[in-house]
Amino acid sequence: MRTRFRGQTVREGVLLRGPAGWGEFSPFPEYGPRECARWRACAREAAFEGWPEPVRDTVPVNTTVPAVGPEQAHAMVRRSGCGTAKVKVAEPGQRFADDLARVEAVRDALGPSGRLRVDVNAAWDVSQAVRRLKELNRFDLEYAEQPCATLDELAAVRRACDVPIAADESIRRAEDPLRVRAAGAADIAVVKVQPLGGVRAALRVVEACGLPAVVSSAVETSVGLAAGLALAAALPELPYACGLGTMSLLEGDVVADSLVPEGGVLTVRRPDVDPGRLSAFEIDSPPWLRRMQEASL
Ligand SMILES: O=C(O)CCC(=O)c1ccccc1C(=O)O
Ligand SMILES: [Mg+2]
Repeated sequence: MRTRFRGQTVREGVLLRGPAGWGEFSPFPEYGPRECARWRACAREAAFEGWPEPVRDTVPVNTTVPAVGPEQAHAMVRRSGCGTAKVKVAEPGQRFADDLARVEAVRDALGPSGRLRVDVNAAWDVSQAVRRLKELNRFDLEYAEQPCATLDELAAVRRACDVPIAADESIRRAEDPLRVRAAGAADIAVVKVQPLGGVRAALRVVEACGLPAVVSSAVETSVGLAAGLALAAALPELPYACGLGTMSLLEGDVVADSLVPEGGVLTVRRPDVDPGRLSAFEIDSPPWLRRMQEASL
């Protein structure tokens, strides 16, 4: 990876080839076999079944700004060409002043018509969230992703401030969206294909949820991103830019024509793996093959 993200500097995984194409299995290191089963189901769907028909041929995306300094944040947004940016805030070891400076720089880079969302990754309690979102909202927030950890906390923040709330970490299993909705915890559902078990499973989750969906990546290669793009392309409605502009966070890719947005949009397609690039990123495979075999519910 180009910069630390989610406390990580290296992204690893397995690519799977089947009759329908390539699939990616790249659960984060801390995930156990039960959680990994859904990530594997996503890779298997890609390799053996393929995906539902798209209803659109382009998908608007946001650029993702990690917890970097304001100058770098500004440059990343300008370079991306995207009119929507998602800014990571509440990074461990940083102060709220760092968040304010980063968000201010991103608003400056986007201009007044750009859309700016923040991702708190569940780091704040209710009173911190209410105070800080009000303060950050002077930069005109589109929404705040997972300001607190629990559904009750999200619901309390949602009642107490004007910034729309998106649930991300609260949506990891098929039954979660119904709880999010019942608790009145969010205005928007962030959905990721690997943790939800594939494109079809994620489509069912969005339908059950009844909230507008933002499809995001788990910082995958273009093989994994293509599955997220297939979900975004198949959703009946897509009112927000998706978090699929994450190739810029990675050092390299396994395809020749990477899923990198142009003018803030991705063209719906499925790039083919390039053998040379694949071998350049080869890692020790036995532990990963074992991890994939052990993934089960
Ligand atoms: O949504 C985006 O812009 C990019 C994806 C992203 O932020 C992410 C990627 C991997 C793991 C967690 C997250 C997250 O949304 O918290
Ligand atoms: Mg998030």
